[in-house]
Amino acid sequence: MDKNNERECNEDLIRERRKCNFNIEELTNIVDGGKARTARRREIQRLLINDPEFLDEIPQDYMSHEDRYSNELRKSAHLMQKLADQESGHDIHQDIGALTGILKDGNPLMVHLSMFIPAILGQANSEQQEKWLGRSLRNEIIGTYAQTELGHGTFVRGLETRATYDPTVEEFVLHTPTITATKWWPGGLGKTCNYCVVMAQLYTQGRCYGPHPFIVQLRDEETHRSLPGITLGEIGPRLGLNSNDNGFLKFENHRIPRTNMLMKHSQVLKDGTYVKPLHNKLSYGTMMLVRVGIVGACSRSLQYAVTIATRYSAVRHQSEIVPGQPEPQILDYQTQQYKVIPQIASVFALIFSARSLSKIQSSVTAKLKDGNTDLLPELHSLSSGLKALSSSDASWGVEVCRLACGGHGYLASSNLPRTYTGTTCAITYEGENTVLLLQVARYLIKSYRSIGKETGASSVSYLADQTSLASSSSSFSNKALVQAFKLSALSLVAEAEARLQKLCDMGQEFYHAWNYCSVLLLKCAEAHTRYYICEKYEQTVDSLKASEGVKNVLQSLCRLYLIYHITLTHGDFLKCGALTPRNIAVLEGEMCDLLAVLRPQAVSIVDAFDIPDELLGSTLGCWDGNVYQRLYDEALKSPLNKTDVPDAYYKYLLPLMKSSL
Ligand SMILES: CCCCCCC/C=C/C(=O)SCCNC(=O)CCNC(=O)[C@H](O)C(C)(C)COP(=O)(O)OP(=O)(O)OC[C@H]1O[C@@H](n2cnc3c(N)ncnc32)[C@H](O)[C@@H]1OP(=O)(O)O
Ligand SMILES: Cc1cc2nc3c(=O)[nH]c(=O)nc-3n(C[C@H](O)[C@H](O)[C@H](O)COP(=O)(O)OP(=O)(O)OC[C@H]3O[C@@H](n4cnc5c(N)ncnc54)[C@H](O)[C@@H]3O)c2cc1C
Repeated sequence: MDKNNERECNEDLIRERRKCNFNIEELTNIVDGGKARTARRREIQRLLINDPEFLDEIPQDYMSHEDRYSNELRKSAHLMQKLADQESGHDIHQDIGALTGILKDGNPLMVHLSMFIPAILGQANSEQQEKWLGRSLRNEIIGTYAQTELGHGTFVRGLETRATYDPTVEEFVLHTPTITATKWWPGGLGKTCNYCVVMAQLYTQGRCYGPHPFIVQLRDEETHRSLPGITLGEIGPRLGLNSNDNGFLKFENHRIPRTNMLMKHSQVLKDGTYVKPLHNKLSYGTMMLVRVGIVGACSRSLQYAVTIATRYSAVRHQSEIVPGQPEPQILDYQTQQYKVIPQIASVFALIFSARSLSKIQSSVTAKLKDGNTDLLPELHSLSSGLKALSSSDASWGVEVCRLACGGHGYLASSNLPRTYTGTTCAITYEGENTVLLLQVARYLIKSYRSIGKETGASSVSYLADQTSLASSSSSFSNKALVQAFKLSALSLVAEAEARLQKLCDMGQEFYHAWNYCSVLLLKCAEAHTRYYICEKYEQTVDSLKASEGVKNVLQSLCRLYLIYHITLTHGDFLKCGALTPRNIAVLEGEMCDLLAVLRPQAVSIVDAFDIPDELLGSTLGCWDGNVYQRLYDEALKSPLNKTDVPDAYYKYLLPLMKSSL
């Protein structure tokens, strides 16, 4: 599609684009993280889009379960090969955003890239990396991360798979003692992988040392048959991601060499002596790494959904605002703006928080290299909180975008259903959100109770600022609104801590008191994380060196985000006195003004996400707005339309219709 050729474009979209009052390319660069990144992303996307190997012979929704898997594996393998062939070299993890959309519904090699390789990097010592890293990067071996079991996903300490050390032959014996110990869920485990990192309870010298990572060969490297002592399979259809082969795995006293325990952080020596790690949660490092990645991935899913919903809302006409006048674009309804535009604002919130988290992660990783684990708890808390809020915000946002497209949003060809199922899974995987938020709450209560002790953790330093509890501001600058978020979070933490303490003073054990306060604790964690997101949003936009047009748009989006979230949880702001009922009413009015200000820019802002039609894959969201023809053309692809009268008519309907004769 030639974006300069207006003649091919829907007239509403042409008019929308003419209203643009900022530099789209400049905003695109901000979304990508710089000009060079935009160029790199486009280069990769061009490479993919122009390659016929990535086309599906028929839409995936009409494929059998086996064909979906096989088709996606074909494309995944081609993609890996293609990226490996690039002379310029590539960092697949750096470029992962550029690949969004090319593989449609769960990619069998995803966990190889996102967890198996990172697990080797983060958990294997240098000799082990020598042995497995190069091979896995060259895709000579394909792996997954097998932690979750039928009986336990959340509670990692409760895993049942055992790795028992036998010093006589220097081997570990891997065993699945019960049905509930069966590994269940790992992506690519069913049919694709021949290796995996298994999390198993480590037993040596008669003692259990908790879950540790082991690298295990699962299938013969020549025949791809599963090895003796190993049972493997696929777990069956899921809500979404059905071209992946999420699998199950059982061990029957399967032996692996001692040196297959990943020993960067803890070791088992030849005689069975256990050497403990610097920090006993270092073996959870792979999960933490992926949680950081999920924040960026969620922002991308939301970009897809909001691009589709905004363009469609500009093209779609329905009903009337002024009686008797032509049907308006649905984007002119304030309620429609309220669905779509806050989701656009949310995209930037997620992008800026993802970047901030990524920086913290890099500095913690650098410190870990020097043996300093001081900031690990803060990173655990931040990555847990942001993974939870980004996945729930994005899932809700995608669903709102789907609803904003009315009936057509329910069609597979809109690509909204698949975007939703591909996003909501992130609420569950890599740590179920409630559970992760309770980890954040644990950290908050602990930090609150240790006020005065220097920990170096900046994200919770505000908890010491008790004076702010008494001061409600009458100013409404963005900074002042961020202060209101701070006050609300601080006040919730103080309330939860007091409630916990009261229950303990009344004689309850701490863990019962904890469970009894956990709904409030969840709120604390959400408020704390929301404050973090709002603060990063405000700071990033404030310090941005950008043209006036771009800065104005981002300031308005940031302000909309702040006010939108205040109105969603206004009770918390009222309860702590950060805002008065009158303040809330004024802000609600301003939110509507902001919707009106941003409405003419909405199409141009989503254009700045710069998602090619071929990747967006949506009849409703295409750049030219030729929605109705595309919907019709897609419908014609239904196999039921191959014949006028289907076979099923003769088999079932005809006998029924004639039975009464
Ligand atoms: C980019 C997209 C890629 C998509 C691909 C994704 C495919 C999906 C893959 C998966 O889903 S893999 C499986 C993921 N599974 C989980 O995430 C399990 C979630 N559960 C846990 O992580 C843990 O069980 C827990 C909830 C963190 C609890 O762990 P544990 O019971 O061992 O700890 P506690 O007793 O609750 O706490 C003790 C202490 O440890 C601290 N802590 C816990 N985790 C960490 C950590 N990672 N780093 C640092 N510290 C940690 C915790 O805060 C406690 O501290 P104190 O309060 O005692 O100081
Ligand atoms: C699409 C997908 C891909 C996956 N890929 C992988 C993979 O590659 N590798 C892998 O190892 N695993 C994978 N998983 C598994 C995933 O990590 C787990 O499903 C996830 O960690 C949640 O654990 P669970 O299923 O045991 O949920 P449960 O813990 O059984 O959750 C059920 C309910 O119990 C609640 N609950 C549980 N514990 C607590 C608590 N302490 N406090 C309060 N409430 C609690 C939860 O909030 C939830 O409401 C995948 C899962 C999905 C859906």
